[in-house]
Amino acid sequence: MGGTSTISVGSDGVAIITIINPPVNSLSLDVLNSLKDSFDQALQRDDVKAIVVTGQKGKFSGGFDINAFGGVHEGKAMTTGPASKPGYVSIDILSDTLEAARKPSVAAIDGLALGGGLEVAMACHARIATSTAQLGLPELQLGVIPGFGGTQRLPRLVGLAKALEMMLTSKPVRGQEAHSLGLVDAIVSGDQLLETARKWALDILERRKPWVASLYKTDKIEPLGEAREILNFARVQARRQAPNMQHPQVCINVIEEGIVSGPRAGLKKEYEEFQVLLQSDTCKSLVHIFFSQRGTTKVPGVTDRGLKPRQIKKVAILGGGLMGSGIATALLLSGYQVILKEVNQKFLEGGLGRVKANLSSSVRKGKLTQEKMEKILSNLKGVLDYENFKDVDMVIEAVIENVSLKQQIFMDLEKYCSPHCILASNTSTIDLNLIGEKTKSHDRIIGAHFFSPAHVMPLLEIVRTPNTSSQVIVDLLDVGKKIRKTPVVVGNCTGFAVNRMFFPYTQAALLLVERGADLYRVDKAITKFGMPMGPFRLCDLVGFGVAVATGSQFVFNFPERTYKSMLIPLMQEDKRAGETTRKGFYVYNDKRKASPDPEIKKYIEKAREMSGVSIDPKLEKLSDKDIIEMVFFPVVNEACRVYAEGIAVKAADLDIAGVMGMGFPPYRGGIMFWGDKLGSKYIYSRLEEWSKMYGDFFKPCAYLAQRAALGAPLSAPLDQGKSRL
Ligand SMILES: C[C@H](O)CC(=O)SCCNC(=O)CCNC(=O)[C@H](O)C(C)(C)COP(=O)(O)OP(=O)(O)OC[C@H]1O[C@@H](n2cnc3c(N)ncnc32)[C@H](O)[C@@H]1OP(=O)(O)O
Repeated sequence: MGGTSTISVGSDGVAIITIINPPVNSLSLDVLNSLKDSFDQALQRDDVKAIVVTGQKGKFSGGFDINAFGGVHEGKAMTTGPASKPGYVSIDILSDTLEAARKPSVAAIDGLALGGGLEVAMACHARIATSTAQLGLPELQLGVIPGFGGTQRLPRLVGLAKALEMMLTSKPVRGQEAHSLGLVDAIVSGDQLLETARKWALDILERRKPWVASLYKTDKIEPLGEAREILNFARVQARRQAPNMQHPQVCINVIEEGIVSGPRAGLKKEYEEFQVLLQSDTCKSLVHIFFSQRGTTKVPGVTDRGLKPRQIKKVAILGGGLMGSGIATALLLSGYQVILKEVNQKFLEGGLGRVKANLSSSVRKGKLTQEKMEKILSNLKGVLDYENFKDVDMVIEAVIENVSLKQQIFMDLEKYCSPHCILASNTSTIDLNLIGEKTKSHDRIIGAHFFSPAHVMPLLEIVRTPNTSSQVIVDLLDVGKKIRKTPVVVGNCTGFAVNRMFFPYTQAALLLVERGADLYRVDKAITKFGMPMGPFRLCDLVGFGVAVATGSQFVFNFPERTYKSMLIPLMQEDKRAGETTRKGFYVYNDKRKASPDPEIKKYIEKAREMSGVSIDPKLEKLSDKDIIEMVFFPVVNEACRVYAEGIAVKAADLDIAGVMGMGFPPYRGGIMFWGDKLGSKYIYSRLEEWSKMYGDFFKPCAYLAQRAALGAPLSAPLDQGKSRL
């Protein structure tokens, strides 16, 4: 597992124990054992009067080593030897060695103190931090609860309500806020940190500062009746926000146990529940998502060639519509200089206005100060021609989806931009080779596919053609990271990864409804499964115009497996076009609240007639499970095609693309991960059965058929499947 801790004793009698396990000083079992040894040593040595715990290179600790979770999920024991004793870390090391020590300890926190890292710090008798330090218990984000005493100590340090908020949202607090909450005792600058902590530890020894064992603090905990009310309120909220997840409820129960039966009983329950949650599907899925998200920037043959990203300072955006202005906002917020080009003054003003509106909304929400907004806006320049394009490092074209227009633009760009400039397109459907056909710049043409609203949605699809240079991909990966997006590198095809995987999502729903399933029940079952909205509500949000335009690309490119329904065109004829017209599959009131519309029936009947299909009594009575499978198995099927064609290099990239681009529930691990949980054989047999009844839309692809025949996982590396065939 790696990692260690060191101990060095100063002439003042203070031992500095440093956690060392790059890159984030995570707490592997080796580190925890070494921490215990260092403490035992410090407690035994006569020249040590007090102890300071810190982390190497300005990071206290990013928490327990999540790689060990992955090991458990693969069937390896997380702990061996004495460490397998129940409560070894939380009780033996942190409570009975650190906190109960007869020498005081102080945590000196810079950078990160997350999860187990903060739990170590809370077991110390005081905490000194820098103002930029981040302190939090984000374990719920991984499907577990804090397991090293955090459920017991955090409420006793900051009060029940704030502790619940910090754990249930997994959001860390900065040093200053931690200080005002009582989580840290003083804020100092980085260069003062160790000196202040040393002195603080000696002051505790001399009783000039309080010697606090946070596990036994009682002043911040409400009386039992009041505490129960707060806990019950949190239970209701957590059930509403995370209806498919157990671990938030478990977290609240464990906190309650400590309040009702005392903190030692709380520690025992925390340990027991942690072990159970560690084995849960939710934890397996969320840990998979954690590593997969970090894995998207590792592209074999590209990022392993030692290329360094070039510095991108100035970016030009073509088109100030919804997408262009959103992309400009995202770049500006991360310090880039942006040139926004439009075709006339009116459109330009509209585009600049949208950027300003996006930033103003951040100011209103308290995410940005007015002063910062002014500064950011000084980096934005609106233009009507290419004169300023000479020194831009990257251009992102975000005009309407029109091939000849885009071709002309790319020819112009080749003329006006420097030869090193990256030429990116935000197209969501058009072949990049076609866009660059009339240029000689194929190596620097790349897709930068953002999702709307671009300054909010976390995914960036980076689309490469066989000609795109690795350097350009590395550059765009770096920009993606800087603007805080999760970049996923995909190949060039209709719809790329996200839109292509999810085009059967709406199609399956249309097929079911035309054959008798209730439209609103379909949406309900899908939202219950964990999608932010069902396929029909999503169509309303996107707008029927866009849905038909993208749908027709798929009909054109994949005619054999697209389901052609007339339902949407029929509704369009009656000027129902989705949320913008306040009528689509739902009707909308002034507050954009959607309600079912009984009139929908008549459109469905007409569409059914036109498709020449009849009601299937089986589909009228589908269970939620059946609805979910009939909507998502075609999505899994398409994801398999995308993977088999090499559009994605790793199945895990598709998991991230679906989670970040479509809102597939992360606690189900992503589309391929979820498919593997159900098994390739099962998915294949269901699709095969439906394809016989309802046509080729459901026909399993060759890759899925092969995997099912082998009983192999869908996500196994491609060559692995082939060699076994
Ligand atoms: C018993 C305990 O209560 C249980 C726990 O403590 S569970 C762990 C709780 N801690 C967390 O959830 C923190 C998870 N980590 C993070 O949120 C972020 O990584 C971070 C805020 C620490 C750093 O973010 P950032 O600077 O953007 O770097 P990021 O790319 O995420 O991470 C850097 C590397 O550290 C690794 N890493 C981060 N935290 C880790 C951890 N706790 N264990 C193992 N590896 C970790 C990442 O996998 C990544 O590895 P890679 O370079 O090989 O891809």
